[in-house]
Amino acid sequence: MTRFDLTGKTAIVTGAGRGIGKALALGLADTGANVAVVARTEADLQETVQAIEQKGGKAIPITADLTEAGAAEKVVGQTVEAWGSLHILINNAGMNLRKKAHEVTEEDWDRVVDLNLKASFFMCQAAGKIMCEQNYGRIVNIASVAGVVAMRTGVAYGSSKAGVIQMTRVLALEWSKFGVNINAIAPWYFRTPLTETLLKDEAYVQEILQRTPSGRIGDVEDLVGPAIFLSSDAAAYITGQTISVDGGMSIYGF
Ligand SMILES: NC(=O)C1=CN([C@@H]2O[C@H](COP(=O)(O)OP(=O)(O)OC[C@H]3O[C@@H](n4cnc5c(N)ncnc54)[C@H](OP(=O)(O)O)[C@@H]3O)[C@@H](O)[C@H]2O)C=CC1
Ligand SMILES: C[C@H](O)[C@@H]1OC(=O)[C@H](O)[C@@H]1O
Repeated sequence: MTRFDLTGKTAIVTGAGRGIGKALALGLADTGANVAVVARTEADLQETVQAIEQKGGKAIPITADLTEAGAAEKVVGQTVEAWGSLHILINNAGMNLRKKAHEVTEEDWDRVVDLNLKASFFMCQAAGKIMCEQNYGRIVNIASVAGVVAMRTGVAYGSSKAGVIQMTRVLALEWSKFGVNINAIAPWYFRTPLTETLLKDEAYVQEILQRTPSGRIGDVEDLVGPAIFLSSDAAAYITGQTISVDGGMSIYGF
């Protein structure tokens, strides 16, 4: 068994009905983990579960709106009921409302921050209770380069993702003594349903590429390796960190 192997581990991946979360769920299952996949749309989850099972993996769908009170306990409880354990949490579910600051309403702000930051925290809290008690856990929070540098894709979004990065550090500080490592991944642009409309605009894509030393838009497969690494024993001494998976965007000064 290599240090990257997740055989015998149980994982939760939120937002796994499509996009990045679906790729991460497939990747963790390929690496041996049993995966609970979470989203609001049951049909999407069934497709993810079938894709995992067709490759010989094990997965269960958990339909939940993570912005609802008690959703985190429900998701964690159903996962432990199914497999008797929980080792890995990938907080991936997220959304954006792209508005200029003058246009942001309280409802807009709450919708973005409730999912991206608040729901991620309460998933960490629910999973962390089990992980700290068993003295083992790996949590990977999907942030964004919008939480690392200023982007014009929305102040609520960027603030929520910066909050995810700081939440990652604080929980790492509190839980590392229990063997629970928490890290974040900050993606630049990837082709998913979340960015589909934006990336149809060729001029916008050219602007992205001009700021990307690697010269290409990310492929969701580029995120699977970093997520597996941070979920594995290979990252046993790494916690509180944020890895920008961005083709060099966040270091591009001039
Ligand atoms: N794509 C990109 O370029 C980038 C994405 N990110 C981040 O990566 C993560 C995934 O993004 P991406 O895959 O592009 O997004 P998508 O919109 O493609 O997928 C989002 C997933 O989250 C689920 N979801 C949305 N709202 C809820 C909710 N209230 N409760 C439970 N699940 C929910 C969706 O399923 P359903 O609607 O059925 O609930 C879906 O499965 C997000 O956190 C995003 O901020 C960061 C940087 C760049
Ligand atoms: C890189 C950002 O996270 C990206 O910006 C957007 O407008 C999308 O919402 C993506 O999340």
